[in-house]
Amino acid sequence: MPHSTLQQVWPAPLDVSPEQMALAALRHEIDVLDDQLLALFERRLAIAARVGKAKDAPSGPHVKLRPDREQAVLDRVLAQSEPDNREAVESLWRQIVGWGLARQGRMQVQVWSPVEPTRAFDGARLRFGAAADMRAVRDPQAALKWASEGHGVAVLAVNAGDPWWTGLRREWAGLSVFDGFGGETPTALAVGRIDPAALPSGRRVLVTAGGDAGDGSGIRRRGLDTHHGWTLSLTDAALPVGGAEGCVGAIG
Ligand SMILES: C=C(O[C@@H]1C=C(C(=O)O)C=C[C@H]1O)C(=O)O
Repeated sequence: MPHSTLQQVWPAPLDVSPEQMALAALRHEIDVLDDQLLALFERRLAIAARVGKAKDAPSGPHVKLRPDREQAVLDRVLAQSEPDNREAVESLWRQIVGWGLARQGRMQVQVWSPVEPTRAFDGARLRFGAAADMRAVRDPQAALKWASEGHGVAVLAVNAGDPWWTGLRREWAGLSVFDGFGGETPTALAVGRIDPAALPSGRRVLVTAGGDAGDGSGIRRRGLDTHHGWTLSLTDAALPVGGAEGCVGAIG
């Protein structure tokens, strides 16, 4: 049989080395996968838009973001992924979920981080993805007011010269901390008008009176910042958000 199928696809087979053939075959395989990924991604976007409409029904003045659901989505795919791929999978799924959320309204993020501006900004970008409309702001109090009105979320640095977090127990009781950036000891926290039922599980954020020595409650805490007898800290204790213990949110 003088003519193979390959000859029809690549007209001059004698000039093509086996290496080039192998490369072309691999690239073709990638094109086929891209077609499938695209079709799946577009289907996922359409479903996320429908979830958004379903969520409209009983909603109060909360942002659409559901940190608990995002945590479950991420945990599920990471548990199935190869260990070597986890970093890539996590960052890709953050993008995917960010665009899913954007189908329900583009996420607005205000970032205040005067000491290390790029650090908080980079953390927020990784967390919310390219879909988020992020801007750096100069006034943490104005960002909190804006977030409390449900316009978007604020990412605010701790230990940066403004103890904005003391207000989470008083004037900004409608806001919850729902994420932290900067590793085990976060250097910035994400705050928003999140449905309390949608907060992530895991470490709780506390604002308590009593300074570093603790308030006598016996709860193990890791301090993040102090100001005039108030302490911002993390705990593994499963405290209720908004309860008497001063829990102002959870960061997973
Ligand atoms: C799709 C939803 O809305 C948002 C988008 C998500 C996603 O794309 O997976 C997950 C949680 C929400 O922040 C949802 O609430 O399920």
